[in-house]
Amino acid sequence: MTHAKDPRLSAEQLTVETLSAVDTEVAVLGSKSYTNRAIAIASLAAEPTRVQGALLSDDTVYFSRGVEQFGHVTVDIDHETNTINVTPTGQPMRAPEEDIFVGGAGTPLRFLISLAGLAEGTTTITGNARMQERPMGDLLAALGPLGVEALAVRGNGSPPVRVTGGSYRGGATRISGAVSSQFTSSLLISSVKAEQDTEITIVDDLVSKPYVEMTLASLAAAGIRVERDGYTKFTVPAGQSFRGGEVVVEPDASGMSYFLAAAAILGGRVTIPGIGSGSHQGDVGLVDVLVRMGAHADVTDSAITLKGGPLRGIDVDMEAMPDVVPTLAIVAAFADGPTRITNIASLRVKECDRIAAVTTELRKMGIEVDEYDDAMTIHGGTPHGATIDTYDDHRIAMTFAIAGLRTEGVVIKDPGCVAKSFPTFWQVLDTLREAQ
Ligand SMILES: O=C(O)C1=C[C@@H](OP(=O)(O)O)[C@@H](O)[C@H](O)C1
Ligand SMILES: C=C(OP(=O)(O)O)C(=O)O
Repeated sequence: MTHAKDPRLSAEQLTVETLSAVDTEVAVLGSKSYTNRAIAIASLAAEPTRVQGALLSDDTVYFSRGVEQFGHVTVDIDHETNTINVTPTGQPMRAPEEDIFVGGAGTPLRFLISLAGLAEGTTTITGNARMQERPMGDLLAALGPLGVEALAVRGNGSPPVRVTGGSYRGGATRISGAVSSQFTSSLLISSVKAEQDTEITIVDDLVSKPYVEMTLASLAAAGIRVERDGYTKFTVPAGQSFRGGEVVVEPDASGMSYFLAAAAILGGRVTIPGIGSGSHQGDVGLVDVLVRMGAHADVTDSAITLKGGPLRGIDVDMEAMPDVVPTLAIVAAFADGPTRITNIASLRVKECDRIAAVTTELRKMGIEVDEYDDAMTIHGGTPHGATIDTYDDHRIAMTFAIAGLRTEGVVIKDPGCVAKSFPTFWQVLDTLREAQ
């Protein structure tokens, strides 16, 4: 599925051309996570919602089509204006006869599992081959005590999953925080429509905490109150109504990371307008990490500017920002000394095993990497060109494209996989070249 008329999205491979220092402003597409939250929340509102600045990409289009299959809303996507309009049809939520297919969209699949708990009947949700390996078991188990029967069809905790809804009672449940924060976010959103109050106890330390903050911020913006005890217990009072209306999505911090990395390794400066110090997106934290490595930053409430400088390796815990670990790894490959990236076990269950992928591909470029179960150490040096396998993983493609701006001979296989979260990535990368 592609949305932009960029022939590179269907190319077998693409050679990245090198650049010298950059000095430009880059317009990044809307946040994937906020767009997904807006779609889920809008689908439960009694009034229409207009989501502006939305990310229109494979993931958000799959999610929109998936939500529509319940029959209670229509979701119109306007590619000209980057707007998603969600309108109630007046019909109740009903399990669709056809399976819901979401490709490789993890967050949408996890959100749809709990949403299906609100739909009368049995919904089957599935995705592509990698999606059928990604973990859902904790979420399926947590729905049981709330009155929703949810199971993995093959009994392996992964999609396809079958959810029998219509009796989302609420009450008390427990969920592990160790594998994915998306389980907690999913429960928080759908439990608003449970018959009774829902108390969600998080067992094990919660990973990717900023994403739960984003969920709570999106819920609050829709008029929903959630009580909390840190990251250990959330109570969602029943009987609340989601507000519709206008939602404005800020630029995507993970998408931004590639252009900050470009400034860090090429020198010069890149400014990203529309996102700043007030953002709840955890991936904005990469700015501080790059500053610790030697870059300079100017963060206001409406823009982020990153300026390159001599880079040195650091030790950094990246549990709160898993999606920008590949980006950081690339910057580390050009830094002086080792960079130890810790607490990143969740990377092994993303679109690919990202610890293994980054290790393998950086080694191809002549960079020494020590790989651990939940960490990696990148020994900075002078990477050389290589043909990069991207494992159908948008972040591996975008990350190594940035290395190719500095290193001759970087060839990215399957450049179209960026369409998962950033279908205009190659066009936006062109704007760096045009600005030289
Ligand atoms: O809730 C979200 O929007 C997301 C949560 C994160 O997943 P985990 O909580 O599984 O780390 C992140 O990797 C993903 O891209 C988006
Ligand atoms: C992990 C990601 O997405 P998801 O879990 O939503 O598939 C990502 O976009 O990097």
